[in-house]
Amino acid sequence: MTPAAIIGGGVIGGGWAARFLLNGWDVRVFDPDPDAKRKIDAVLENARRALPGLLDVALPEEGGLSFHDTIAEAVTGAVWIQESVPERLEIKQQTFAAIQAACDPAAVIGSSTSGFRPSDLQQSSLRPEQIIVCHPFNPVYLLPLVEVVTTALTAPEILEQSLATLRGLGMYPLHLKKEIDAHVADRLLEAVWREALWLVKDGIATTAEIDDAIRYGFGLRWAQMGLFETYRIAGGEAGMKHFMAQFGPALAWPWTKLTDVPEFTEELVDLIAGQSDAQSGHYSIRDLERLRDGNLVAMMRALKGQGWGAGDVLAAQERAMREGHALGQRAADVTDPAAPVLTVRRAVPLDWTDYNGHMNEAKYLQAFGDATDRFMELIGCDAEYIASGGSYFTAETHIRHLDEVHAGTVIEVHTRVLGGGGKKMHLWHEMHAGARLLATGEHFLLHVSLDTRRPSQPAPEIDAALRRFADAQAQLPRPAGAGRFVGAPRDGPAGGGAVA
Ligand SMILES: NC(=O)C1=CN([C@@H]2O[C@H](COP(=O)(O)OP(=O)(O)OC[C@H]3O[C@@H](n4cnc5c(N)ncnc54)[C@H](O)[C@@H]3O)[C@@H](O)[C@H]2O)C=CC1
Ligand SMILES: C[N+](C)(C)CC(=O)CC(=O)[O-]
Repeated sequence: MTPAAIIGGGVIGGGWAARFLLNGWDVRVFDPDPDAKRKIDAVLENARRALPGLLDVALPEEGGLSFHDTIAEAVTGAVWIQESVPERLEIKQQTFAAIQAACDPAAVIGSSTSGFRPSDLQQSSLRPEQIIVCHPFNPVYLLPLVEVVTTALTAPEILEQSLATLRGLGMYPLHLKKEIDAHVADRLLEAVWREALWLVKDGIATTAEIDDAIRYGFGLRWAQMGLFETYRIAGGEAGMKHFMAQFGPALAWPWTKLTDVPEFTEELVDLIAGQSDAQSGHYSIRDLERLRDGNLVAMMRALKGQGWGAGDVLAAQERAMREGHALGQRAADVTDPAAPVLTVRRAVPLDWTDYNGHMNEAKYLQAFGDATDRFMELIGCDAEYIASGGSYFTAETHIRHLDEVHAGTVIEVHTRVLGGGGKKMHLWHEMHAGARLLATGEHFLLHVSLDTRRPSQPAPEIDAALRRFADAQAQLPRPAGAGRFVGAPRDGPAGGGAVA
């Protein structure tokens, strides 16, 4: 597998390690802290719980993680080197010198720096053209944004390679062509952070009240539209110009202190830390991370359904992962129509589990519904065909729940055609986790006209594709459980006894 080197394995280096590993890269870490392995393992545990279920396609097999005693050993053979050492320019420059003494000159060296300009990092380096800023956001394994900042010295192939690699990791590289201290996103974050420190210091609001002001209101707006698009809507039908005319004068009013920064005294630190302890001290950091991850996964998956913002990045990653995979095939590509067809291969996401700590019963139907959608697409009943007015409606479903499954487990659904042709399609889905049979789903569907909402004949090519599978699979033994109904044995004279 392709190797990446992570230099500095703290909060951010650990997040990068997880992002690379879970996307199938081998990861080689250098960090002088003897506790680094334990910390990275803890981040990885949470990443494994959250990231795979973000997508509706299973990620590649996880890469291998190794720890190395020197930078030279870690970077040898790596095609991507991510520096995530403390935010001190001299430490970063010394680190680049050690990296460049041993690494491949064609490798990308990305720096996670929150604030240094790439020209600061490139200064006095052996090959400045190789070093760029790749500033991620915590948690790196979930959030797609990476600010990529380059200089005139940056080699075009390094930039090109970095953008392609980051996209391949399911990230959204925002290439900033002009360098500035703290890039773009941290400038915005810093402005809000400074204002918030004043509000606490002046006793206007507590840390908890400020967090509520963000998360119950504009934080949700920002998550899916950002600032300007949101304010455009706030201008009503008259739009952005009206919004600016209405709120423009406020810029001259004392609504913020911004550059007037409160003195960073021990008293201010104690005040903030004390309020923050009262607000969240009853959770461990790992508990908070899991709560955060669950929220992010649910929001980003909702956005994926809308094909919007951060969700669009996930949708693009899924499309790319399906290309050249059985899950992206068309019927004509299938060489053995007698074999059950792989229609779902995905991890169970966090938001599919329930109060019993396992995948909720409704999600079994969701997975089988997805399998049916995929099979329809395979035989040609795709978005274009549906837009032309034909589709299938499900008329009857029978699910047998045979075994439980937990968040993060990869499940596969294989689909058989028990009968098909004309208006009718009779499908049999089997859901497995490895060798374990979790559930079966038997579904009867009718082809319909979306104009009349009545059963209708499918297009001849769909009929032919369906019959090809039905005829080839008619030779297979009938699956155990097909045609079953809920037949519980009854006890007692009135037939109302306990279910066995
Ligand atoms: N924490 C955050 O929210 C974010 C931080 N960043 C940036 O990421 C970088 C790292 O920050 P964090 O991970 O937060 O810091 P951290 O303190 O959690 O991790 C730094 C790691 O670097 C290791 N280290 C120290 N000296 C080293 C050396 N000479 N060679 C290799 N490793 C060394 C430490 O042992 C530690 O594990 C900084 O540049 C920071 O600005 C970027 C985005 C967000
Ligand atoms: C606080 N910070 C400047 C280190 C924040 C970042 O750089 C990005 C983030 O994840 O918020």
